Formats: sequence, structure tokens, C-alpha cells
Amino acid sequence: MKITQTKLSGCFIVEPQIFKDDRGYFFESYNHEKFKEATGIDMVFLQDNQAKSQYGVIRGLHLQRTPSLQAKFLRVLEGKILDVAVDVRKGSPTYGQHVSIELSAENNLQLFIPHGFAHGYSVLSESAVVAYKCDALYDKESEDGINLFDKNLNIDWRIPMDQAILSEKDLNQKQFSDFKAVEL
Ligand SMILES: Cc1cn([C@H]2C[C@H](O)[C@@H](COP(=O)(O)OP(=O)(O)O[C@H]3O[C@@H](C)C(=O)[C@@H](O)[C@H]3O)O2)c(=O)[nH]c1=O
Repeated sequence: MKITQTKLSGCFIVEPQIFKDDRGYFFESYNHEKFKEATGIDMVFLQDNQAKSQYGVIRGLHLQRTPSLQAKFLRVLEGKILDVAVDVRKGSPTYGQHVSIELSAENNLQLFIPHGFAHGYSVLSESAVVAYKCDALYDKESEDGINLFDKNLNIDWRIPMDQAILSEKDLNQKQFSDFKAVEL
């Protein structure tokens, strides 16, 4: 398992070690001790999610606030996505900046997103199945979001506007200028 710090502190790219043989392959998609050793984070995940989407779907930008701050650990089981994490931690020197990375069933890369980040992804393949672990349970009352196309965030989702598919909720997310930074 190779763990690389992104330009945003606490946000890591994880590349599992893949063992290939005549039968196919094997890899550890998560190992608590190795993750802790490499990052210093003693993560306890409480919920696993899975979502399938067709090409052009963009989900986000989502987060949960206190008392249900949510770290996420993502991977793609089928297809390819562009995964995006935006730093919205109050007082962070990289506030408003984002990282975006292609995660796919081919590259098997994973993204760890810590507390205080807004998260979203676009589907670049015909369809994609995304799986992720969370360290807090779903809490509708703590949910917040930011408009995916906010000019100040300047995220390139790599989907033509006329092919983007968003939920009703995400079509109505607030602008970044109206968003309150997250206190950890
Ligand atoms: C996120 C979530 C949703 N739901 C329900 C609520 C709703 O009826 C249905 C679909 O919810 P949403 O439209 O919010 O699903 P979606 O837009 O896929 O939401 C997800 O987006 C990505 C980008 C994230 O980062 C996740 O944390 C999550 O917010 O599933 C749960 O029961 N548990 C959950 O943990």
C-alpha cells in the first residue's frame, strides 16, 4: 500500500499493492494498521456506501457538519470517475482549494478525504460503481452542500454542461460565498 499526501493536508491518495496470479488478483482495499502507520490517523469507519451512476452524473458537493463530521475513503468498483475534495476547514491555508483525481476499476486508486471537506464526483465512463467508507453515520440534519459549478471553486468536472445529470438537491445547492466554513 502506497500512501501519498495531496496538496491539501490530511487528504491522501492510496494505491494498494496488487497481487496478480493465474487466477486473477488480490489486494487489501483497506488495512487499519497500515493506514494508521502511514497517516497517523486512527480511523474507525462506521458506514459503507455504494452508488451506481451513468455517464454524465455529477454528485456533490456534499459534507456533514458537527456533530456528524464525516471522513470518507473512496474507490471505484466499475468504470471511471473524477473524484473531487474541496477544503472548507475554517482557518485552513488552503481554504477553497480542491484536489481532483481519476479513480477507476483499472487504476484501483483510492482517495481518503478527512473531516472538513466537501466532496463530489463526476462519472467519466458509461457507468460507474463507487464504494466508500465513512467514519460517521448518515445524519440528514448535519448535511450541507455547495454548488458544483461555483465560479470561485473553478472545478473542471470534464462533463459537457448539456450532458451533466444532477439531482434536484444538487441543482439547488448554495453558492460558495454563502457557505460557512466548517469548524472542526
Ligand atoms: C448519503 C446517504 C443517502 N441516503 C439516502 C437519502 C436519499 O433518499 C438517497 C440519495 O441520497 P443523495 O441524493 O444524498 O445521494 P448522493 O448524492 O449520492 O450523496 C452522496 O454524494 C457523495 C458525493 C458524497 O460525498 C456522499 O457523502 C453523499 O452525500 O439515499 C441514505 O439513506 N444514507 C446515506 O448515507
